[in-house]
Parts: sequence; structure tokens; C-alpha cells
Amino acid sequence: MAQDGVPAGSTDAADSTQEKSYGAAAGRWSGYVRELFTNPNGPPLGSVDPDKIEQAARGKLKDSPGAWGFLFGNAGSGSTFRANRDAFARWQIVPRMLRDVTQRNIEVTLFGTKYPSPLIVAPIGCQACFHPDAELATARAAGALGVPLVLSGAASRSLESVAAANGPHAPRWFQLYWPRNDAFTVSLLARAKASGYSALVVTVDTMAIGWRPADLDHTFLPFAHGVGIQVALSDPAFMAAQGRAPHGDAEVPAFPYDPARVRALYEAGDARTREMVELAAAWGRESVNGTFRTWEDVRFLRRNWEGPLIVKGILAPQDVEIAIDEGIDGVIVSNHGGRQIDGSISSLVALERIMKSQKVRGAQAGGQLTVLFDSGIRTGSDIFRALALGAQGILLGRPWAYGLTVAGQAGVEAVIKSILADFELTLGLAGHRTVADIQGKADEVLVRAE
Ligand SMILES: Cc1cc2nc3c(=O)[nH]c(=O)nc-3n(C[C@H](O)[C@H](O)[C@H](O)COP(=O)(O)O)c2cc1C
Repeated sequence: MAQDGVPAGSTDAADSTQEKSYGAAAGRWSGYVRELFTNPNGPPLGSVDPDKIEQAARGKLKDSPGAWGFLFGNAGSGSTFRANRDAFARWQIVPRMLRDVTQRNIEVTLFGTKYPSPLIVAPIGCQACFHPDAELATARAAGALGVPLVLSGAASRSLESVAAANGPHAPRWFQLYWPRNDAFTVSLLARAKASGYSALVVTVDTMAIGWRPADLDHTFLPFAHGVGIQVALSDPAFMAAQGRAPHGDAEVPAFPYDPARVRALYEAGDARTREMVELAAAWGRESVNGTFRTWEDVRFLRRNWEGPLIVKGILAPQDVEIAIDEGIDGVIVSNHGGRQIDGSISSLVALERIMKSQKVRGAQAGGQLTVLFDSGIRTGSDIFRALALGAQGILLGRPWAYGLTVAGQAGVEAVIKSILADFELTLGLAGHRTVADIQGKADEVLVRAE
């Protein structure tokens, strides 16, 4: 069994056939194929095709067009989102044959902890918009599979109840949307530590929400109605500043979230709704409100967080080099799935450029910096390509949220099991046994399509 965040089992692929929890048995993920072929009812989500699961999620939210627009939508014309996907298509895998890759192991070690795969569950805010079980379903799914979960700072459940749903020994990280008030920040960090979140992810590409036509067209801003601010509502420092006691999760946002209904209640003078809108406005004065932070502010976090500190939303090599100088432990190369800047560099091209930096490569090789990646990952071969181009782990974003929307916990599990089975098979079919065989080895294992 895993203990205190340390995975059970062996570090040796050939020897890892029986452990559970963080450590994955060889072939564990591709074993899902057998499960699918022996299930007379077919795949749990009706399909394993990411596009079909996305369509199923759209169907599920057909009466909540604002929620669908929030989940699926992007900045501006959506060009960055498309660029993310197109960038993957430009790299092709060059398989090697007649190697014994029967026993495969896709475990990785990040920040000194071994995880069963390179997959990390990306922070996605406000999950109460998508499923009544919201973050708890996602946390249960991640905990059941032993994959690390990143809880969004804009969650619709508290850090504590998500930790409980995730499980006492499950790996979890906390993503911070930076409050203006230092006492609130320090309180969040203390709660994260106390609830077993081992790493802190600070998202630096969302000091304000981008220009998102879908949200603007639907007048969809759940945070303004108190949906997605439960991390704050459960915080003693934030609530004390509002002259109130912290709310637990006894009262959670209604599902489906219906902005028109909340507006009507507000107009009718409903006291509870009015209080929530007032608290939401106070949260809005704290976070994601156009107050831009600097590296100087990151130093404050560095001083107040002992564990790994990871900066999410970096795209320029120069910024990664600064992160190294600032003693940051990890970066997540990400453009937020194309939701922040229209016409931005794709995340994969950004990764390629970043990995050309001698300083970055040296820091990565020396174990000083961990490079993670997200934006656009949809298949196992996308994971393969991101790792080959230099990432040490990847964050899966919208695909699992589509699974959540369709089927709650089971949906999140199905999506993660599918993409990891796909990745493990792709790795083997390409002639490799472990992540180390391909990580940073694009020159050997990929070719750029003409
Ligand atoms: C609905 C939605 C909400 C998100 N909320 C957050 C968040 O609260 N914090 C954060 O750092 N990133 C957030 N992200 C960005 C994801 O963590 C991730 O970077 C992105 O989804 C990757 O792009 P992809 O889903 O297209 O692969 C959100 C993304 C979506 C789709």
C-alpha cells in the first residue's frame, strides 16, 4: 500500500507486477482494453473516442448552454485552441520494431514522488457547473486511480472536503488563484498543507479572465453568484474579513447552476442569495480581478510554502529561465487550453522553444526544475509527443471534465483509464518500455511532418 504519498512497490519496471496505489503494475493501464472487450454493455461513456465523449457532454448540458460555453469555450476566435491541436499533428512517432517491450511501466517520479503515470488531473474550476458531485467526484476518481489531482482555487467545494473524497494517501496538489490579501493567501497555504496537498501550483496566466465570447454571450460568470468560490467561503481569514464565520460544505451550489434563477432570487430580495452575491463580490476583489502579480510576489509564496512550488501558464523560454533563478521547482508550459489569449503560441511549440534553452535543459537534467505540460492533450500519442519534446508529466484538462459531465466519478475514471491505456500501448508499439525511454528524446523517437 502507498503510505504518506510514497508509492508502494518497486522502482524497477520488470519487477513491478503486483503493487497498487501510486505504483502501477506493468501493463496495468493497457489491461483496460481487456476490460472494455469483455464488457457486453460497451464503454462506460458510450465511446472511448474523445470527440464522441465531448459530444456526449455537450448533450448532457444542452439545457445549460452557459455551462457548456464555459467548459468548451476559448478566448476570442478560438485560434489558440486550434493551434494547440494542430501542433501535435506536426509531430509523428517513428516506431522501432523487434524489441522486447512486453513488460512496460509508465511510472514517473516528479518532485521526489513516484506516480503511476505521467498524467496529472489539471485544475478545472467550478465543477458544480458540470455535475452535482462536482470536485468530489473528480477527487474520488483520481484517488481510486492514484493519479495526482490538482484542485482549482476556484473550486465549488472546500479544500478539506475534496481531500476527504480524494483519500488519506492519495496524491494531491493545490492551485492558487492569488488573493490580494496576504493573510488570506497564508491561510489557504496552511489549509492546503494541513489537508495533504503536497505541491502548490500558482497560475500566472489568469490575472484577469480572458476575452471569452461564449461566457460574455451567455452572461455566464458563476463566481459572481458564489459558485466556484467555496475555497474562500470555507476560509477563516477570508470570512473573518467579511465579518462572518466560514461556511463548510454543508450548503453547496445547486445543480444545475441557473444564472437566471439566481438573478430572479436576487431581485426578489432573497436574503441568502444577496449574502452570497455580496461574498462573491468580496472574492472578486481578492482574486482574478485584473491585479497583475510579479516575480516579487512569487517570492512571497516561496517564503510561505515549503513544498514544491510550480508556476502554471508559462510559454516563453525567458520566463522559465527566470523561474530557475527564482528557485521555482516546476513550470507548467500551458496556454490555459487557449482560453486566455487568442492568437497565442501553441503550448507544444512553446515547449519545443523552451527545451532549446541550455539553462532549462541543464536545470531539468540536474533535478532543479521539473517541466510539465498542458493544453491540447487528447490521446495517448499526444502524451507520447509532449514527453518526447521534453515534458516530464502532462496535465489532462477538458477530456476528464467531459467525462465528469457525462457520468460523474465513473466518467472521470473512464477517460483517464482510456488515455493511459492508449499511451501505454502506443509507447510499446513504438518500441519503448518506460517513459525514460522517450522523455526529451524527440530527435530519436519523433519526426517533424513535412
Ligand atoms: C472549464 C475550465 C476551467 C478551468 N479552470 C482552471 C482553474 O481554475 N485554474 C487553472 O489553473 N486552470 C484552469 N483551467 C485550465 C486547465 O487547467 C488546463 O490548463 C487546460 O484545460 C488545458 O487545455 P485543454 O483542456 O484544452 O487540454 C480551466 C480549464 C477549463 C476548460
